[in-house]
Amino acid sequence: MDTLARLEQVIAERRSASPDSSYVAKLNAKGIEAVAQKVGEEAVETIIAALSESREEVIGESADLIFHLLVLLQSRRIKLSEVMEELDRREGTSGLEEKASRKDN
Ligand SMILES: N=c1c2ncn([C@@H]3O[C@H](COP(=O)(O)OP(=O)(O)OP(=O)(O)O)[C@@H](O)[C@H]3O)c2ncn1[C@@H]1O[C@H](COP(=O)(O)O)[C@@H](O)[C@H]1O
Repeated sequence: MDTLARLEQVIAERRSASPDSSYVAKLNAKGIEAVAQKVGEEAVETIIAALSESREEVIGESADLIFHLLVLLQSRRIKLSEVMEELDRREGTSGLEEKASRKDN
């Protein structure tokens, strides 16, 4: 099992833990708005790191962002495999074609 799949499983297990002992449980207890806000904050921190901080900072903020995105997906009951399937679907298609097909929809 790869890192993201393992992390997805850990996040699922920790949802029902005590908020006193688990960051995932504590964040989920605050509701999807708080989870979504956290994804936004981590995205901004990643952008700032990419523009003005060290490689290590960019790596750390990217890890925070990916982790919180997995928490968000789980709170919407979306499996990581569904996102991977969407990425697989796009494979071999130019990003520009993908953009054009989105405009058509
Ligand atoms: N990968 C992570 C992970 N990455 C980041 N974080 C937490 O995300 C938070 C990042 O938020 P910030 O940088 O904004 O720091 P903060 O000010 O402390 O955050 P807030 O108080 O605003 O929420 C920190 O509290 C980190 O500890 C994580 N917490 C948990 N995990 C994984 O999730 C597993 C389960 O964790 P628990 O639910 O705590 O058992 C762990 O074993 C890890 O594998």
